[in-house]
Amino acid sequence: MSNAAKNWTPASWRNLQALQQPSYESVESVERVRQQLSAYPPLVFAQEARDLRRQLAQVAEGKAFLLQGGDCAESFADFNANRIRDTFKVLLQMAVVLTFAGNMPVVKVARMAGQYAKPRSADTETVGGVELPSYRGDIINGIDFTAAARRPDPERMLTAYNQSAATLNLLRAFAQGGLADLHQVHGWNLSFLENNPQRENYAQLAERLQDALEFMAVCGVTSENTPAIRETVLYTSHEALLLDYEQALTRTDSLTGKWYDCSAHMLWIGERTRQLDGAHVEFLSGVCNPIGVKVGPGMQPDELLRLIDRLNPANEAGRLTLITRMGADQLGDRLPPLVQAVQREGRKVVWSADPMHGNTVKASSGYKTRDFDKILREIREFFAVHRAEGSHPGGIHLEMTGQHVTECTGGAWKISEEDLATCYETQCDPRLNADQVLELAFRVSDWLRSGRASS
Ligand SMILES: O=C[C@H](O)[C@H](O)COP(=O)(O)O
Ligand SMILES: C=C(OP(=O)(O)O)C(=O)O
Ligand SMILES: [Mn+2]
Repeated sequence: MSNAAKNWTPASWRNLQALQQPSYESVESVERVRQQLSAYPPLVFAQEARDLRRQLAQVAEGKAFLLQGGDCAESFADFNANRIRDTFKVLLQMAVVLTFAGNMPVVKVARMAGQYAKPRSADTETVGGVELPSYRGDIINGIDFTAAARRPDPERMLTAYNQSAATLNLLRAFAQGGLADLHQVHGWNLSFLENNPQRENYAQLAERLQDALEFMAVCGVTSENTPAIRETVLYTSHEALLLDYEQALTRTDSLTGKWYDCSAHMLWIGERTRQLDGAHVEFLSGVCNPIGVKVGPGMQPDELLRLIDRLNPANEAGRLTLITRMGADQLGDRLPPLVQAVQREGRKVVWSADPMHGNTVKASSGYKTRDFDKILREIREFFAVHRAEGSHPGGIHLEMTGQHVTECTGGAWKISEEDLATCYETQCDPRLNADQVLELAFRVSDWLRSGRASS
């Protein structure tokens, strides 16, 4: 499972150009924070990252489906148990729908417990004639539009570490402590889904699940004797953008002697930092976690193959997930040549669809938004292309929340551009709300099950 070139070290990225990094005022304070973080315990255990790799290998082979989702950017200010619980629940509800209705095991990966660094299109933001550095995520600077808040502060890396640790702790407790017991799904339906337009669909599915559980209980398979019914595993992930932080959390695994970035189970490289000769590709090429790379509409087949070979030279299934984010209008043209090249060259990858980042628009009110129908259309076309090419549409990657926000237009509640102001809370990009993601899960499960993408 080694991916590292001979001269790779956790610091070798420093010899290359690292885009989207903050300009800290004091090099000494960054170094001090880095030293401190390097001495802290890892957030995840390498063996867990290997387990996820094995499960992603099943996805690459067409035997499972990847569900990855969470906030665009986690927030220091909105850090509380209810938010973590609600995102956890909605991810699990989606997973139940996809597993049961889609008839496919679902690998669950949260964009949580570390998703704090944001790449930005512009370095500065101007409001009322005042120009300040852009907000780059809470691990780097503050969201308030003041010069003090926007100054990059390395101490924020310590807060991000602590908040990630607390979030992960609660996620593990929810996953193993009973909240994820399949018998609970019925209860969630009653309280959490009040007013949800998918309530009826979900209630029917929960009834069928209940029947299945009762049948299994009669056969002697219960929560008490079967962890698979009582517990779940939710892995964590984030964009490996802030390399000082990622380097500090990179450790050798005592069991295998290999390097792992222990800030999360899975890390990905963003669309803006995936240059073949860049620092981010160098850094992630050497850690043994499962990794992802975003693939935008400008990616060429040759470039993709070179990137795959750089990041997964041993061509191991489960190591690399290609997260396409082309936009609903472009995917039908851009994706087929990439899938054909990967198929022709026999590269083993997971293909996942991010239907969010290629479909962002600015509403007349100024809010960034994304339309539910366009999001669905990108996923539907993603399925159609993969089916046509004989390749597995392996997963979806969503910006979503368990809160009832109004950030993306459309869905069963028909959120309009005028409604966006009602509850627009995101730190960066617009997220699907709890109702919208559940509706989406039902649609995707139909496509998964039918093997067709015609509706
Ligand atoms: O989450 C992704 C990026 O950080 C985000 O889409 C960038 O948004 P911007 O174009 O407003 O900078
Ligand atoms: C920055 C992101 O996406 P991309 O790199 O695809 O723009 C993201 O996933 O938040
Ligand atoms: Mn985003």
